[in-house]
Amino acid sequence: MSASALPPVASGLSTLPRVPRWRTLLGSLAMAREPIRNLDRALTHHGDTVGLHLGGVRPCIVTRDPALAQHILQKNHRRYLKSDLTHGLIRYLGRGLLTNEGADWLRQRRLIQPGFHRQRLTALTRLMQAAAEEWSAELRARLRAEPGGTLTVDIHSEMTRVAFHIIAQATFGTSMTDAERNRLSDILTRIQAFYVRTIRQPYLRPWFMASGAFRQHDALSHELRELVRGYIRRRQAAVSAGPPPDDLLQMLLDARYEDTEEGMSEEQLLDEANILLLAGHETSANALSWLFYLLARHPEAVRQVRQERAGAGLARRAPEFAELPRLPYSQQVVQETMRLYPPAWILDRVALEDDEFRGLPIPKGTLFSIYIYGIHRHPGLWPDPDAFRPERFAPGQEPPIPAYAYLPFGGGPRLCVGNHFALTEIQLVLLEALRHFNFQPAGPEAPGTDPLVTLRPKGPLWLQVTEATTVA
Ligand code: HEM
Repeated sequence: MSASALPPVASGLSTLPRVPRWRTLLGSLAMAREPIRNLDRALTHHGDTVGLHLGGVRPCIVTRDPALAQHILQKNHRRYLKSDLTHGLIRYLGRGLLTNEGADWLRQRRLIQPGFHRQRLTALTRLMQAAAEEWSAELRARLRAEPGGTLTVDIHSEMTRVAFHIIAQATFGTSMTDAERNRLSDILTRIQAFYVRTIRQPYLRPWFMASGAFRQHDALSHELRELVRGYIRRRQAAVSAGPPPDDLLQMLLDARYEDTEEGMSEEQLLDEANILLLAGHETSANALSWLFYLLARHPEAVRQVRQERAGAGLARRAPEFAELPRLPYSQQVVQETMRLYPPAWILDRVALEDDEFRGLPIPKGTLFSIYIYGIHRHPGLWPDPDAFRPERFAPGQEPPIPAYAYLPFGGGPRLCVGNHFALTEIQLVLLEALRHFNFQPAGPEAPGTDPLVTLRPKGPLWLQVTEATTVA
């Protein structure tokens, strides 16, 4: 379904606690500046599901009720679509898995999902590891050039670079030059930043039109497409030059529809490649940034990760994909990081038809914000919800984690297709970093968050880095 064919957003939910419209209007600036604090306040005051007006104008239901999240994402998913907040990206990045809907989405999902199988992840793990090692070697060189052997780094900017290197390499293989990769990253960052502005400040649209900002970003999107088209054509031309690399582009090129046994059109391939770059970049970068922020404050967790690695006989080399489950504590550290700082902190859905949830009528067109951050820190679901405790995710913990109380990768049929990819990548970078470096806090104790499309830190996330004396 195209974005323009979406049903209008309805407003008539009578049995729901609501934040009065005058209050959301008055509070709309504060909400734009600090959405998390304001949503938490509204939900604590009114209950786990509340009606309010986004930006003071747009009726919306925000929920941190895991049962309602499950209802929308899984049990009754056929009655819901993503909203124009997600579909608006189609203008710049095309209709790939993340932005697509309906039968078209299902056909693409069936085509692409098998491409993320174990064997490919095993091959991609080596590419990820190579990118992580390149970063750590470069950081060591910078550290050694420092007279005191200590560097203060913005870990968010470091991790943004590493995560883009990994996703670009996993998608297009190793043939891309640094300059090409930097250009791709720059274009995507600029498009995303502009897109977020158009959503957050819709009243600036006339200005964006008059100033040529829309045209400028359309041109960037065109440049991105042509760059990616170039890689695709180069790969197709190299078909006789030996076995192709086992990367995501090759997966997209080799995939065949069940019914026609044909491959994707070039335009569809472009859309899917763009979406993989976007979806696989900032999410992982943010997870990694918060991971090191938390570890700098929890040296006991760092000790345990290092001990576990040594105990698994993996002290002197990087683990292979199949060996990662031998490091359960380091996996729990990653899971707990994404509980406290879920990169996809909120999901949007619109009701395609009338629905009902536990007596709550949901008219067609109702806009939902599934507030993952709020679910992950819900005091009724998580004991001591703000504390960093990786052991929560250890097997056999009591009480068990309720369904949909933990959903960093979403849920239901639209669950993140890159979830195993992301978990592998984050664990590898974690192990590589702790092998060579110690991290200490260098910024404020509780840095702010900047919840845009993903949950970024507000401003730089400063950490002090030194070389680890004993390489674990
Ligand atoms: C920590 C890292 C990541 C997080 C937290 C994350 C989170 C998510 C979430 C929550 C969704 C569902 C969105 C919705 O239902 O509205 C999603 C979808 C998606 N993700 Fe991820 N993601 C991550 C990494 C990746 C990576 C590395 C890739 C690609 C290699 C990727 C590709 C996708 C795609 C293509 C979709 C759309 C799937 C569909 O609708 O069929 N993601 N992701």
